[in-house]
Amino acid sequence: MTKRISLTQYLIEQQRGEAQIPAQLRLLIEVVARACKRIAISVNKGALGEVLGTAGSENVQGEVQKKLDIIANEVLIEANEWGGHLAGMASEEMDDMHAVPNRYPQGEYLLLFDPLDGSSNIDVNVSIGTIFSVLKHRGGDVTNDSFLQAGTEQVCAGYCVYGPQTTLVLTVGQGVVMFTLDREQGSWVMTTESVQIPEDTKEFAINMSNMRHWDAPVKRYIDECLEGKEGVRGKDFNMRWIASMVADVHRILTRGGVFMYPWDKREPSKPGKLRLMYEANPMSFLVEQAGGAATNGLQRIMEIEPKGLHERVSVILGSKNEVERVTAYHREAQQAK
Ligand SMILES: O=P(O)(O)OC[C@H]1O[C@](O)(COP(=O)(O)O)[C@@H](O)[C@@H]1O
Ligand SMILES: [Mg+2]
Ligand SMILES: [Mg+2]
Repeated sequence: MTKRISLTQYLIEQQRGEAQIPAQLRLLIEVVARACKRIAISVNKGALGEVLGTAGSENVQGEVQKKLDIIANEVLIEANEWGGHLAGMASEEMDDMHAVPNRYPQGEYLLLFDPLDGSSNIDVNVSIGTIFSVLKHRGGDVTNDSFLQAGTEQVCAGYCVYGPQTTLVLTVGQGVVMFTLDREQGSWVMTTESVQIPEDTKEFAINMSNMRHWDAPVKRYIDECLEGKEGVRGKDFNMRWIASMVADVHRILTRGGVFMYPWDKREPSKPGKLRLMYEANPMSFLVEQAGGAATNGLQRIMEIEPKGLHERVSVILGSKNEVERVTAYHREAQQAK
C-alpha cells in the first residue's frame, strides 16, 4: 500500500526540516485548512443548505455579496481568531482589518484572504475557491497599514479549490504541494509533492469579451496566439476561461498556461480588476514557487509596494516564457511612448 502523507505530517516535516517553519505558522495553516473543510461542506450543500444567491449587501469595493462570500468570511474569522497564532486578519469582504479580540492571545502573524473566489460561479455549480496569504506582523498595534507589505514578505500562501475534488494547494517557500480532501477520513492527503509549471504553453486564459478595451500589448499577444500555426508563433493555441481565478490558476499549476486579467479602458483609473493582497500576491507566490512568473506587465507583482488594503492590480501569470513575452511587449510599448 502506498504511504499516505497527511497535511499535518507535511507541516511537521517543514517545521523540522530546511524550512524550519515555526509551530505557530504550522498551527495557523492547519486552522485555515480546517476552515476550508467547513466551507467545502457549505459549498457542497448548495441549494439544500440555502447558501446560494445574493445576500443583498455590497462589499467595500461595491460588489454585490453572495451568501457564500459572507459565510466563508465568517468561517475563516471564527476559526482563526482564538488560536493565538494571529495578530489580525484582512479580507476582500471587510472594509478594514479585523484585529484579534483582546480576550484571546495575540500571535505573530497576519492572515489575508479572499474567502470565496469566483463568486459569479457559485450559483451555476462551477469550481470556486478560497485564497489566502500569511505575513509576519512587524509589531506594535495592528492597523490596516500593518498589512501593507510587498508579496515578497509572504511566509505562506495557498488556496483551496472547491471543484469535482476539494484540493488544498500550499507554499511555505519550499516549492508547491497539493493535498486532496479525503471525505471519508476527513483528512488532507498529499497528492502532488512538487508542482512544476512547464515554461512553455499553448493555452491562454483571458476574458475575451473585454478585447475592445485592452491595451495594445495585450491585443498584440492575443492576436498572435489566435493566428496559430500560420502566424509568428508558429503554433495553435487553445483558450480556457473559468472566471474563477482560483480554478484558472489551478489548471495552470497542473498543466501550464498563461492567465491574464490586464488593465483595460473600461475604468482607466483602476489598475486592474483583481486584488493585490488577496488574489495577485498569494497566486504569484505559488506560481513563482512552481517555476512560473507573475507580473503586472511591467513589474514583478510580488515587488509592488502596496498602498491600500483593497488595491487592485493588472495580472499576467503562469508559464515563464509566455509571461516574459507579454511583459516584454508591455515594456516595448512603454519605451516607445
Ligand atoms: O467575470 P470576469 O470579469 O471574467 O472576472 C472573473 C474574475 O473575477 C473574479 O471572480 C474575482 O474574484 P471574486 O469572485 O473573489 O470577486 C476572479 O476569480 C476571476 O478571475
Ligand atoms: Mg476573488
Ligand atoms: Mg471573493
